[in-house]
Amino acid sequence: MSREGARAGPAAHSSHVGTTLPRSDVLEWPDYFMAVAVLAAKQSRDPHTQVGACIVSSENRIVGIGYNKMPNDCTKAFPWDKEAASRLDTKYPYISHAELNAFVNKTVVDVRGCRIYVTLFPCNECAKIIIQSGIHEVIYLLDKYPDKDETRAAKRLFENTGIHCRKFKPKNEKDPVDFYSVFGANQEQSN
Ligand SMILES: O=c1ccn([C@H]2C[C@H](O)[C@@H](COP(=O)(O)O)O2)c(=O)[nH]1
Repeated sequence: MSREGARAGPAAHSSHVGTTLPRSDVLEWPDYFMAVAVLAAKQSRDPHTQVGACIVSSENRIVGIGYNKMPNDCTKAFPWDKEAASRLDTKYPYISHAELNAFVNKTVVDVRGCRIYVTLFPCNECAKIIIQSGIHEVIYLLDKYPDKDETRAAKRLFENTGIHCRKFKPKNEKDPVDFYSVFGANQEQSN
């Protein structure tokens, strides 16, 4: 039974003021931050891969949120194609990545010592932004393109600069948030 609205018994009186217990099944911080990144990803208009990023301070404050999108005022003028005769006719040279947008949207001057929750392992360009901004930890949901040069270069950059990179593991065993919904079915990885 949900404890929402439950009444505190005699034992609870010793640790709670009043007779109504607070809800206890809230998200743990890491699950909350990754859920925010997943929610941000759902705003992306990229028809193939939606990415979300959430920058969090050492005091567990969210200081920047972003998702992959075309630059402002460019949504209609640029293609969403993955392939074309020329790379200039694909989305890749134009799309602004989730990590960059989270950094651009930051609410604080300095993100040194922050960590970033991302739904996709960062590419090399985003790795450079992460390193240059002083973010010290990357928590990613899915390493979708481990064999791409962009991912391999990002890993080299992170290894070289001592930036801790780890795969997100939900704290709540029951996993009340469908984190992988942003990637469609069967995308969960063990690495
Ligand atoms: O670090 C990254 C890497 C990629 N993205 C964005 C850029 C694109 O919109 C998609 C990748 O598209 P695919 O069709 O899967 O190649 O992800 C990002 O935001 N951050």
